[in-house]
Amino acid sequence: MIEVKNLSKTYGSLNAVSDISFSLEDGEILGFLGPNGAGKSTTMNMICGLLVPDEGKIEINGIDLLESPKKAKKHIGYLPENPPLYPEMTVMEYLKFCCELKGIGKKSKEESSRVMYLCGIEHVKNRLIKNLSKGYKQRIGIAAALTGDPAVLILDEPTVGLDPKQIIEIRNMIKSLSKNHSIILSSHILPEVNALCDRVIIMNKGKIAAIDTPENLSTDFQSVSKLYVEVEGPKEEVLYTISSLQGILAVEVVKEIDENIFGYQVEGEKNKDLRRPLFYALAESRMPILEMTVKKMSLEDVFLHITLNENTSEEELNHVDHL
Ligand SMILES: Nc1ncnc2c1ncn2[C@@H]1O[C@H](COP(=O)(O)OP(=O)(O)OP(=O)(O)O)[C@@H](O)[C@H]1O
Repeated sequence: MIEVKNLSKTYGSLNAVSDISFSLEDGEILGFLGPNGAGKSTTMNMICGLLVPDEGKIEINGIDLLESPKKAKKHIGYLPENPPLYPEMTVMEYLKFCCELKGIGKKSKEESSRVMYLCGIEHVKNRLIKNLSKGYKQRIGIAAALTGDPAVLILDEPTVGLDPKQIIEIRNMIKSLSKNHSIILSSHILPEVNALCDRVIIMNKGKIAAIDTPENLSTDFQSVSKLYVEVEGPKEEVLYTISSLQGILAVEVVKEIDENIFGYQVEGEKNKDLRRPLFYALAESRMPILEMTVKKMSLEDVFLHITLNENTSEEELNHVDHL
């Protein structure tokens, strides 16, 4: 749906975006993550045709954005972080105005009704925008991006400033819109990206530091496999039994639950599944496992690993480790 090849943009001597390439597949939700100043907005602005790259190529639905900007831009709907709404207009007036800007002409009323239906805002169509909640304003911004039925939606921080109920509603809406649209979503809320996105791009200092599914990112950046187990039995014996197993790198008591029940953190070689050997060894010694959890790296851990390793001093890293 979108092909970005060797895209670069400088502001004076600053390389805001350096030689990045990626694609957006049909029906995919692609998350854009990165610390402030990583180059996310610059990249999104180039894809939306609002900023001209110094180098590189952007194809949208097979159309070269730089060669045929007007044609290519018809396939993109953009929700900026602060949608430019006109507070004195009613919802219907504003959406008809957006349709007219996109050259929809005679069918503007029909198209406005269609996008209002998709965003669940028909019942407020005659209300002034200024009197609506932030959640509704965000829906109007998304409805405006949907006018003209673009194949791609680019959503910049779509849930910022919303209350928890509104956040869930907007997330559900994004998920259902992905059935008919490919979506690029930038967000600082990592659990949101984890829950919504099929793939994630982590940008750092103008470059793509990682691109994969949230699941694969968690596995790839994990340097060891980790487990938490609660076992009933004499502590020293449990520690001995676990540490004697092949592939175990470390084991320590992290919780005292009862006189004879402790929680242990077990670390093993990367990509090694420790669950079965642990189960059999402890069962053989008649020390029952009462709970066992595989500890995975969260998207937040991966994000911090990538961005902090390159951006911060050893001292700051130690501080984060202890948070
Ligand atoms: N118009 C501009 N003129 C000069 N420098 C700019 C301009 N716009 C952005 N920059 C710089 O380019 C770099 C990338 O900025 P960009 O806004 O793309 O990052 P971002 O990842 O979107 O950050 P944020 O999450 O804070 O929005 C930053 O160092 C920023 O200060």
